Amino acid sequence: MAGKAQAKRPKPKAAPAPAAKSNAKTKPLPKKEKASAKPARDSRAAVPQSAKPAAAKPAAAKPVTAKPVTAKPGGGGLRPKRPVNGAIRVGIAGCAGRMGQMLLKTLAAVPGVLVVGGSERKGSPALGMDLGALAGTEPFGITVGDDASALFEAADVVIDFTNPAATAQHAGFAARTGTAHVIGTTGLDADQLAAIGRAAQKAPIVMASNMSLGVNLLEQVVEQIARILDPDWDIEIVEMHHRHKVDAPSGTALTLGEAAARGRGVPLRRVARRARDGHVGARVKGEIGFQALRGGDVVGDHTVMFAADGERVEITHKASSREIFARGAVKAVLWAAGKGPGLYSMKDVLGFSVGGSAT
Ligand SMILES: NC(=O)C1=CN([C@@H]2O[C@H](COP(=O)(O)OP(=O)(O)OC[C@H]3O[C@@H](n4cnc5c(N)ncnc54)[C@H](OP(=O)(O)O)[C@@H]3O)[C@@H](O)[C@H]2O)C=CC1
Ligand SMILES: O=C(O)C1=N[C@H](C(=O)O)C[C@H](O)C1
Repeated sequence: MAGKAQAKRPKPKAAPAPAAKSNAKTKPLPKKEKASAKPARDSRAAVPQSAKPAAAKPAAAKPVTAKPVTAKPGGGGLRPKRPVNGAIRVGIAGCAGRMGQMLLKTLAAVPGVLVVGGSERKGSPALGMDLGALAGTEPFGITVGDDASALFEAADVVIDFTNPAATAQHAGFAARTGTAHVIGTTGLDADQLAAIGRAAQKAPIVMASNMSLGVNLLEQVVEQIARILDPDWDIEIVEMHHRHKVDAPSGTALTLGEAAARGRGVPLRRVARRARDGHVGARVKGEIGFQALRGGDVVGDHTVMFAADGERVEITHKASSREIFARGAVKAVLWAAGKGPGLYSMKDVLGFSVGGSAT
């Protein structure tokens, strides 16, 4: 995909841009405004009082001494950590990735948030690029760095769509700094999930395999249907994603499987059937099957099938843009800033369950 290719092979012309031309949403505010207790310039109620940095991070816990790093080669240029007129300071781990770029673009249009930095792995060709070049916007005046620890120090909330090992390490930084951590990464193993669980005792962590409103709604519906139908109804989950996806089944498919298993009152690990190949025998009653397809530029399709003798119910969600995940992540940022430690889900963020309504 073009955006990703751009991120992976940054061209020389995308070198760090002058800070003076920074994007409106990331432009440093005049000194007077920084010191004032006035609401954010364009708060539009997006930043509730409780979400202000001062409330989110007591000064003692997050000293203002986190040093700004200005475009040091490979290190990135972070904005200094200090209250910016009530805006929520957001960092993006994996900012040059498919989701990272979409997040930068989305955040640039959100009032009440200030992008303070973006990180990539050491040696990434994106290091030193201006974040605006990744977002396809005007320059942010901030360059991609490789110091995720400093990013967590500089931000109130870090959004993380990277890979399982990086995310588990980042959760440790969240715990050390008390910074809220919004995790979209999928494919984590039990040890990595346990590390995140430990970190959530020290920092607010929102984790969801799919941040879209539609899939979170689907999850509720699937649980309800599975609860209603008896085990004569076979449950199969089919997902399709773009050719670059590295984990299978998708995190969303597993989450939907968990929902179906919950509806049936059984642990998924006992009934999950991960793909079939060869002479596998007849279907075992009660199992929940998974099939993963990969190809092209498919953003993410998920179908949950309930199949019985003579009839079949299929519920499908199709993502046609990564914007839906980015919008969900932004909701999580606004919700998590100022929250106490804990492991939260998009259900908490969206404030709905079957019988309730979406916010
Ligand atoms: N929850 C949700 O709603 C969604 C979740 N996802 C999940 O998000 C993850 C990322 O997806 P996608 O954006 O498509 O993948 P990409 O590979 O495009 O992006 C991941 C980025 O993270 C970078 N990265 C790797 N290691 C580090 C590190 N230590 N520090 C900082 N950055 C690092 C990668 O760099 P490099 O390529 O050089 O290694 C890459 O640029 C996947 O797990 C995916 O399943 C995706 C969409 C929605
Ligand atoms: O890798 C992706 O692209 C996606 N990953 C998530 C998953 O594994 O479920 C969410 C979405 O389907 C896109």
